[in-house]
Amino acid sequence: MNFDVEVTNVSMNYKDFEVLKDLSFSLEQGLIYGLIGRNGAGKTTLLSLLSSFMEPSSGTIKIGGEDPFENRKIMANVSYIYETDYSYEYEKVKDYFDFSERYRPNFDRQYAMELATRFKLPLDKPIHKFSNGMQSALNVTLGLASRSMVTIFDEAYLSMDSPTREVFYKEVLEEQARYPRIMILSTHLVSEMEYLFDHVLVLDSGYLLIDEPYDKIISRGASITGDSSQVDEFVKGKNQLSTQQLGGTKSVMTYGEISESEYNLAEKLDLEIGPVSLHELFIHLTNKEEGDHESKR
Ligand SMILES: Nc1ncnc2c1ncn2[C@@H]1O[C@H](COP(=O)(O)OP(=O)(O)OP(=O)(O)O)[C@@H](O)[C@H]1O
Repeated sequence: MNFDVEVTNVSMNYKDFEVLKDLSFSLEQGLIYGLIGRNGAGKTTLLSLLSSFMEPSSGTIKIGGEDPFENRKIMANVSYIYETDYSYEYEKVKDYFDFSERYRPNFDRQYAMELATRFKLPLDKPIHKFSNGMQSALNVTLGLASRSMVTIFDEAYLSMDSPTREVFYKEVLEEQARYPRIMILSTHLVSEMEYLFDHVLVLDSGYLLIDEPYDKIISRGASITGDSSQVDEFVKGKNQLSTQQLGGTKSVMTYGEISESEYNLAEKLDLEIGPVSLHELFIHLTNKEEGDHESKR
């Protein structure tokens, strides 16, 4: 069965506060999606809807062509992994594996044990005695080993130290090669994680600002550096995200296609056109005032 996700005109209100605004997008099997947005942009709300923790105020969500809400067949194949409060959790790792084995049709216990070893999870301690990083590592272990067709990680790695996060990133890529599914990684660690993304969704104040393949977004970002007046002339009419001036030299970050003839012109003008990371684009594309969304597209 196919578990592609189709979101159509979804809005979400908390009382009279509209958190998500008319979102439409689709997610395909085999791709890793990066979901990024500033604090309060609506990422967790969106992921909670995809995980059927609640229903949208309007619009529709379909997974594998069906409404996932209270739909057991679909929900068994959707894993939502987030930072969990385990303060009162007296169960051990084995109990969690038992639970996943019962409810997750694709759960691989042997792989879960391998991950537990790699993350150095103590098997005989109750979970509430785990450090925060170990609790996060347990969460991602359950997410990876469940092999759910839709696997969502919502900032589930924040407490892990950077070497442990590296282990997780490597596993994400290897798992996706072994058992392709839809993976969504919501994160503030954009610079660290952007190499994982096939496709990027940027939420900005509840609007879907960007829904594009990673390579396409990156190809649109450029930093134009050179003599100030030549740079000014070159970037006239372009979407300019930031400017840095050092003496007579200027560097402007732009967002938009640069044509072949423009590349030739830049060479003639002795301007350097350099790449821009997703992290830098994200900062500058989402730092404008609310109500300014059309101008950023
Ligand atoms: N249960 C709720 N009741 C009312 N408002 C809520 C509720 N949950 C979230 N919100 C509001 O909805 C907005 C989006 O919150 P959400 O947690 O989805 O954002 P986020 O992008 O995940 O943020 P962060 O990056 O800070 O985790 C925020 O303004 C938040 O205050």
